Parts: sequence; structure tokens; C-alpha cells
Amino acid sequence: MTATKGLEGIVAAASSISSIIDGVLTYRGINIDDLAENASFEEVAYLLWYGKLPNRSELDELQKQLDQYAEVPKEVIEGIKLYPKGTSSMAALRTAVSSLALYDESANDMSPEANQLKAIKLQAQLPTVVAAFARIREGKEPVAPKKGVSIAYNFLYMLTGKEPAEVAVKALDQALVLHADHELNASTFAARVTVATLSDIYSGVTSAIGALKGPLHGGANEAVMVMLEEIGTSANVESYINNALANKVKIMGFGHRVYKNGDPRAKHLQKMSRELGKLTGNMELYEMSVKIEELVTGQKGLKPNVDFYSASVYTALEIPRDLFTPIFAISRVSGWSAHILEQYQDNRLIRPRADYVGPVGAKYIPIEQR
Ligand SMILES: CC(=O)SCCNC(=O)CCNC(=O)[C@H](O)C(C)(C)COP(=O)(O)OP(=O)(O)OC[C@H]1O[C@@H](n2cnc3c(N)ncnc32)[C@H](O)[C@@H]1OP(=O)(O)O
Ligand SMILES: O=C([O-])CC(=O)C(=O)O
Repeated sequence: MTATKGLEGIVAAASSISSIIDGVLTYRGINIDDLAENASFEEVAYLLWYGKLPNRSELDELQKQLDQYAEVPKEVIEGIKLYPKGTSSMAALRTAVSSLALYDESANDMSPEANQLKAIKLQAQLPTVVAAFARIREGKEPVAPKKGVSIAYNFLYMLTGKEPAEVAVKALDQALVLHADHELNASTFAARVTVATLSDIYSGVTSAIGALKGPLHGGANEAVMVMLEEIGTSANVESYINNALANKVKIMGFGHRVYKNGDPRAKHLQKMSRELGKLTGNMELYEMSVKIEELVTGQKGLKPNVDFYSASVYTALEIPRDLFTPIFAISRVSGWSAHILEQYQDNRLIRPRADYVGPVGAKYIPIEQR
């Protein structure tokens, strides 16, 4: 038995949620380009969970459920207030989501109905948790969620306490659609491995948040912004990138395990970045990003992934850099939970083998002889 490093090319689950075939991404068979242009995030979440687009009354019902569960238990908010100063936003989210389970009496109810409802609760509560954390660390009180508005609207509203601009809501909504699911990415795989032991949905989502946090996965969007800030201006791009590539430093937001000819989501985020740049009268980040892309693609053949232009998009929306990855989680919890429900439907423990490369026949040596 020999291992494939990083499980590259290994098919590890059957799924009918999203597909990547010949570089084309679909959710339940619908091309991501179509969804990005036309669907709301709530419609996409419904699609991922139930396998079909909602009709008007189904969407209204989902909105009611999201409204009903968007508030998080006060104990979770009080817990966030106790996190040490400087706690990273993804560590805070991981801990807060884990603690949500403590206040949900149905946390260990494994019936399909209870699990579906918990998926909706998690979707409703993650934006509230992220916004509350962002305010609490600034010494502000959390803003209670509004009813009857989209998740994109509510998140921006809870973050700032102000009615968000329509253009900002539209951009965030589209970004949420683009991040909602992505086949067997690392965090979704982590979620499926966790619940395949018949552990609960909160454990699965907590595992997924931990996996998303790393800079080779969801953490890359924040790392892109760190890089853009380090570069500073368009004039510095060429020397920075040439130097990084010469020193074999990875350029964040480029490359992908599955897409070798480009990530189909990146063009939508690039367009958004350009449009928001024009609207805010600040094209610098967009122009720097385009220059970076020209250099990295030109020299290494690597294309931008979903994380690259999302950094300039979120910055144009005045979202703090360390909330970029939590926003990814706000969207991806729809996909994680859909995968968790799918795993429960036809479960088998996920337990691969290792290719043992250690010593053989070693003997125990008493401590005084070592
Ligand atoms: C939502 C998401 O998770 S999208 C991915 C977000 N992550 C990033 O943007 C981080 C930067 N990118 C990367 O680290 C990688 O491209 C990954 C993790 C996304 C994919 O990794 P893998 O499929 O394992 O590719 P791997 O890391 O083995 O790279 C293959 C080769 O391309 C190079 N390479 C890959 N990505 C990059 C990059 N961003 N910058 C520079 N070189 C790169 C590697 O150094 C390696 O070169 P080598 O063969 O000369 O050693
Ligand atoms: O699929 C992956 O490996 C990473 C990714 O793009 C995602 O999770 O959206």
C-alpha cells in the first residue's frame, strides 16, 4: 500500500451536491455562473440542502426559519466577551460554534428532521456570531439581527449597526453564492469524516471551521490582503512578486488542487472587485491584483482561485481583513451542512489506511538504559 500525498486524485465519497467536471463547477447540476448571476444566497442554501430550487412559499418559509433562529443564546455572547484580547476571529468562531451546541437541546437528536433544522439554525447563527465577535472586541454591544432581510444584509447591518448600501448587500450576497459549496474540499471532508463516526452536526461544523482556518484553504483570503498591504502600491508589485517567486514563496490566492486552468468563481469576484473599485473611486487594490495575476500567471502558469479577488472585494466593502475567512464560513456552512446531511443518509465510517514508513521490530528499552 502506498499513500498518495494529500490524497490527490483520490475519490473519497459519492455526492450529489456539487460537481467539478472539466473545470466547470455546478451546485446540484446548475452552473455556478448561472447561480452567481441570478440566485440569492438563501435560494442556493435551499438548493444545497433540498436538491432543488425553492418556490416562493418554500423560500418564504426558509426566511421565516432564518429569522426565528438568527439570535444566538445569550450565554454564547457572554462567552465571547470572555475570550482573551487578540483572539483570532476564526478561533473565536470555532469556539463559539462549538458552544452553540451546549445550548441546543436537540444537539444530539439524530433524526433527519432535527438535523435539517440544526443546519438552518447554524446558517442563521453564524453571521450573528461573527458580527457579535467583531463588535465585542471593539468594546461595542452586539446588534440584534433584523427580521425579513437577507443574510448578506443582516451581516453588514449587525457588523456596523447601520443600514447597508444596496450595492454592498448585492456584492456580499454574490460572494456568498460563490463560496457556498465546493465538492470535497478539505473543510467539507473534515466535516464528513467527523460525522461519519455518527457524531453530531455541531462537531462536524466545528471540525470544518478548524480546517477552513488554514492559509492553504479558506485562510488564504486574509493572507491575500496581508500581501496586498505589504506590497502597498502598484509600483512595488513587480519587485515583490519576482522576489517571492525567486525565493519559492507561495503567492496566496493562486493555484488549486483541482482547477489547473483557472477557478470559475474567480472571474465573478474580479468583476466585482473592478466594479466596487470604480464605485468607491479607489482602483488601487484592483489594479495591483491584476498586475499580480499577470506576473504569477505569466511566470508560473498559476491562476487566481476564489480567495484572490475576494480580498479586494471585501476591503471595498470596508470589512476588516480578519473577517474574510469567517465570511467564507458564513457561506460554506450551507455546503458543510448539506454534506453532513448527505453523509448521515448513507453513512459508513471513514477510516483509510496509512502507508507505514517507520521502524520495524524495535524493542522497548528500559528508561535507565536510554
Ligand atoms: C478556497 C480554497 O481553499 S482555494 C486555495 C487557497 N489557498 C491558497 O491560495 C494558497 C496558495 N496556493 C497553494 O498553496 C496551492 O496552490 C494549493 C494548496 C491551493 C494547492 O496545492 P497542491 O495541489 O498541493 O499543489 P502544490 O502545493 O503541491 O503545488 C504544486 C507546485 O506549484 C507550486 N505552487 C502552487 N501554488 C502556488 C502558489 N500559490 N504560489 C507559488 N507556487 C505555487 C508549488 O510550489 C509546487 O511547485 P513545485 O512542484 O516546484 O514544488
Ligand atoms: O476545493 C478546494 O480544494 C478548495 C476550494 O476551492 C474551496 O473549498 O472552495
